[in-house]
Amino acid sequence: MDPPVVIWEQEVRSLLHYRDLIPSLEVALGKFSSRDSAEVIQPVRSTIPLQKHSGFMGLMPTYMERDGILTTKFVCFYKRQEGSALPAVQASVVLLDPENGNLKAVMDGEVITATRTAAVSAISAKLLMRPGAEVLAILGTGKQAQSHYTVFTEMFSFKEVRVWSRMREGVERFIQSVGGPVKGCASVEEAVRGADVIVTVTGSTEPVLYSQWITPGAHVAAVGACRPDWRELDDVLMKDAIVYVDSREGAMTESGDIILSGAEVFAELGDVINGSKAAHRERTTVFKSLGMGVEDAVSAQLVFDQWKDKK
Ligand SMILES: NC(=O)C1=CN([C@@H]2O[C@H](COP(=O)(O)OP(=O)(O)OC[C@H]3O[C@@H](n4cnc5c(N)ncnc54)[C@H](O)[C@@H]3O)[C@@H](O)[C@H]2O)C=CC1
Ligand SMILES: O=C(O)C1=NCCCC1
Repeated sequence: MDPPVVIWEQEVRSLLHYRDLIPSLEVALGKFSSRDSAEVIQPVRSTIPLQKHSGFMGLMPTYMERDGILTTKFVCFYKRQEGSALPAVQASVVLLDPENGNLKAVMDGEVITATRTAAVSAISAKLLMRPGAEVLAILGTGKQAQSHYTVFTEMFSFKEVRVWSRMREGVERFIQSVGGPVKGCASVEEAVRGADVIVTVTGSTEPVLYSQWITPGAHVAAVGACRPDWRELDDVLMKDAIVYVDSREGAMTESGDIILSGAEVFAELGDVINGSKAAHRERTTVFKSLGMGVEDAVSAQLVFDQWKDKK
């Protein structure tokens, strides 16, 4: 047996590309929602509170029997003070041989997390935004905001991209770092009025996005607020929109926006991919993302395959 390899941040970044990842994720989301245990076994993430540090460790194991992929991601995420220089999310992914249980690779999970989360949001927009969408608004200016900017501008042709952060410096830093056209906004309302697609990638635990500012028919990819008592969206938006999720079980366990608003989950994204649930593009839609192990599993396998090809 070969000894395990370590594939770290820069190398993962150079091996993981949206053009390969997006089709793999679409297939994986469909397999997850088919509820076939030979395709995907992925329990809801178990979490351990790191109370002293205002954080959590999440454990995200996944087995894809037909694809021969066995992985676990360890992810620590924190409720950071506004403006904190520390990362909100740190992660590692281990890839195992399902036949013998030996370790094949340990990978940096931060790039995988940023990349696959943005890719899944882009899939939600591809399926659920209205045709001819022109304006994208991003709320938050951290790691996820950057990866969402990259994939959304690579995949779609928005005429305008807006960004908002509670910190003015955050907006300025973001504009400098993305190296593409983006308009900084002074308020959430300014950013989202008339927007066709809205991405929420904040560390907020209270609602930041309110229904009254949103144009009917907009699509919201809601990525933050991943604990049962954390919020990014207000009750009216959650109740008026057609709500899609990555995992129904995950959403009912972890999403404050769903649990506390009492909103009904209409479908998983994989149900839409499989054709068993409709994509209501004409309505206001919310895709509540919490992140799934199966997304990390296909990403890690892609990185490993590319690494082997380059050897
Ligand atoms: N759904 C998923 O699969 C994943 C979700 N996440 C979540 O996405 C969110 C963003 O993650 P990162 O970009 O890695 O974090 P980050 O720390 O790099 O960026 C967070 C952004 O939110 C802003 N922010 C913090 N507190 C805020 C508040 N109270 N109100 C408004 N804005 C606030 C910060 O200024 C910053 O712009 C986090 O909530 C994280 O837990 C992260 C990874 C995967
Ligand atoms: O899926 C993930 O990975 C995460 N989801 C929510 C919070 C941090 C990481």
